[in-house]
Amino acid sequence: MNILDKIVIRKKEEVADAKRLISVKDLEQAEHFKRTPYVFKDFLLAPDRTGIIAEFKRRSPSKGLINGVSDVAEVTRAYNAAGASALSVLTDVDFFGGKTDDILAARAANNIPILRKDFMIDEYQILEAKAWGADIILLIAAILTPQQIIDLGQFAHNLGLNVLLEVHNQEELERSICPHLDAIGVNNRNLADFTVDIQTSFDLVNQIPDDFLKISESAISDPKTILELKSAGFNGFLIGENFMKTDNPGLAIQDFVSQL
Ligand SMILES: O=P(O)(O)OC[C@@H](O)[C@@H](O)c1c[nH]c2ccccc12
Repeated sequence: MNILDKIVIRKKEEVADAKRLISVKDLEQAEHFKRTPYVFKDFLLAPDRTGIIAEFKRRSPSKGLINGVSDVAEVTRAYNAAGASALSVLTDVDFFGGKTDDILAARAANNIPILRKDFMIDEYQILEAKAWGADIILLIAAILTPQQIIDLGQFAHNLGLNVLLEVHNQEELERSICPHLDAIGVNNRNLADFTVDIQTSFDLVNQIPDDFLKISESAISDPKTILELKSAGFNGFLIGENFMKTDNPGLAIQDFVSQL
C-alpha cells in the first residue's frame, strides 16, 4: 500500500473521531465562521506580493522531522512580512505533525489568505477550515473521484472559501477540472512515491485553462526557479521545506525574496 492510501485510511478515522467530538452546529457557531474569507486571487496577483504561498510544515512522510521547534504565529508573520501572497498551514496530525490550533494561531497573526493544507475527503473538514479561519481548501485529485471534486468544490464555494485543486499529471487534470475551482496546483512531488521533478510543472502548465490561477507546488529551493515558472505562466509558488528546514524560516524567506 502506498503512503497516500495509508493517509486516506487514517484520515477517515480522524474525521469520524472529530465528528464525535465537535458537532457541525458547534463549528457553524465558531467566531470565524462569520468572517468573509479573503479572495486568493487578490493576493496572488497583487503587485506588492511575491506569489509565494509559504507553508508551515513540521514534518513529512518523505523527509521525517523538518522543524520541531518553530512557532506558527511567529513564522507565518515573518512569511507575511517578507511578501508571501498566502500561507499554507498543514493540519494533518499523524503524518505532517500539524495541529488544528495552528490555523487559529496563523489567523490571529495575519491578514492574508490561509490555505488549510490537508487531505480533504469530507464536507466536515471544509466546515472545520471555515471555523478555524482558513480561506482556501485543497482538493487532491489523486485521492478524489471527479464527482467528489465537484461536490466538495461546490460545498466550499457555498461557504465563500476558495478551492485549490492539486494534480500531478495530465490524466488527473483532465478528469478533475470543473467550475468549482479557483486555482490549479501542479505538485512536483509524486505523493505516491515521493519522487520530485520541477519539469512536471513545465509539462502541464499549458494544459491548464487560463480561467484558473496556476500554481507550482513543492521542491522549489532556488529563486531562479520562480522566475522560470513565472515566465512559463505560473502565478503562484508553494514552498515549505526550503524555509522550514532552516533555524529561522522567517529569515530564510526574506533572503529568498531579496534574490527575486
Ligand atoms: O516542502 P516543499 O517541497 O516546498 O512542498 C510544499 C508543498 O507543496 C507540499 O507540502 C505539498 C504539496 N501537496 C501536498 C499535499 C499534502 C501534503 C503536503 C503537500
